[in-house]
Amino acid sequence: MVVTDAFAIETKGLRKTYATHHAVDSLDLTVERGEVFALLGPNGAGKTTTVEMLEGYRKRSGGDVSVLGVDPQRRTLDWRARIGIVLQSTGEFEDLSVQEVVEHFARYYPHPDQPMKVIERVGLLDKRKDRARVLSGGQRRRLDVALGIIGRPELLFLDEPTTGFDPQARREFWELIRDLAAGGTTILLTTHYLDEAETLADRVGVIARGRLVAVATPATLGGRGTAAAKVRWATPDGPQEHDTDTPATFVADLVTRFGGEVPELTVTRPSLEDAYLSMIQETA
Ligand SMILES: Nc1ncnc2c1ncn2[C@@H]1O[C@H](COP(=O)(O)OP(=O)(O)OP(=O)(O)O)[C@@H](O)[C@H]1O
Repeated sequence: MVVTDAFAIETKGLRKTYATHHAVDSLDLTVERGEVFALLGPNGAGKTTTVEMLEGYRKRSGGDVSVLGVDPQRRTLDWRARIGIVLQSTGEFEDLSVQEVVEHFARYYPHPDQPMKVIERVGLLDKRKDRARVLSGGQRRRLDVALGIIGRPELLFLDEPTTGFDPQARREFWELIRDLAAGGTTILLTTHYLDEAETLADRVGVIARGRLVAVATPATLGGRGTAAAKVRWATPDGPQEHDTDTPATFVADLVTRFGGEVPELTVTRPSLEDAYLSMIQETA
C-alpha cells in the first residue's frame, strides 16, 4: 500500500499473531479525517491490540498501516506530537499535583494548549492542587484525558475512556468529545458502552475474533434502520404487541380503533445493543 494521508487512519490486511493465535486478522479499516469512530467488540476481540498498532506501541505481524500519512512503526517525534493518546493510568506521577502533571506533559509538545484551560475542560479545576494519588478513579481518568489532549492532537485515541465514570462525569466527557470533534479532531475510541458509541460515533466498527465484521453508522448497524418496529399497547385482555414495517400506519389504525389515545403505547426498533449482540452471536 502506498502510504498517503487521504484518511486519518488506513489499514490493509493488518495482522497481529501471538504464537499461533491471530489476535488481529486481516483488518481493513479507514477512518476519515474529522470522524469519530468507535471500535466495539467483546473482551479479547483485538481492539486494544489494533489501537496499539495504530499508535506505534505494538509491532504488527503483517499488513499496511497509515496514520496521518505515516507508518506508525516509523514514527517521528513530529508525528507523535500530532497524536493524542489516553493511556490507562500509569501511576507515574503520584506525588505531583494535577496542575503540575498537566504542565509537565505540556512541555513535550511544540504547540500545547494552556494547562489551566485543559484542566477546566476535563472538570478538574477544583482538584488542580491535589496530588494525583488522592484522585478518585473517575477523576484519575479525567487527568488521563487531559494528558491526551494537552498537545492539541489532530487525532486522539481513547481506549475505554469512561470506565469508572459516574453518569454525570460521562455526560460531561461526552460533551468534551463533541467539542473536540467539532473543532476538527479525529477520534478513535474503543468502548463497551453501546450508548456511548451511539451518542458519540459517526461510525462504529465491530471486531470479533480479530476480524472486522461490520462497519456502519450507529443508526444502521446490523440493518437496524430498516428492521421491523415493535408496537406495544395495552387492552383489558392484557398487553399486546405487533411487528410491522409500517408503524405509523399501524398506530393510526389503533388510534381509530380506540377512538383516541392508545393505552401504554410504545413503538421500538432494535437498539444498537440488540444489533450488536446478534452480530456477535452470529460470529461466535
Ligand atoms: N502480549 C500478548 N501476548 C499474547 N497474547 C496477547 C497479548 N496481548 C493480547 N493478547 C491476546 O490477544 C487477544 C486480543 O486482546 P486485546 O487486548 O486486543 O482485546 P480487546 O478487544 O482489547 O479486549 P478487552 O475488551 O477485554 O479490552 C486476546 O486473546 C489476548 O489474550
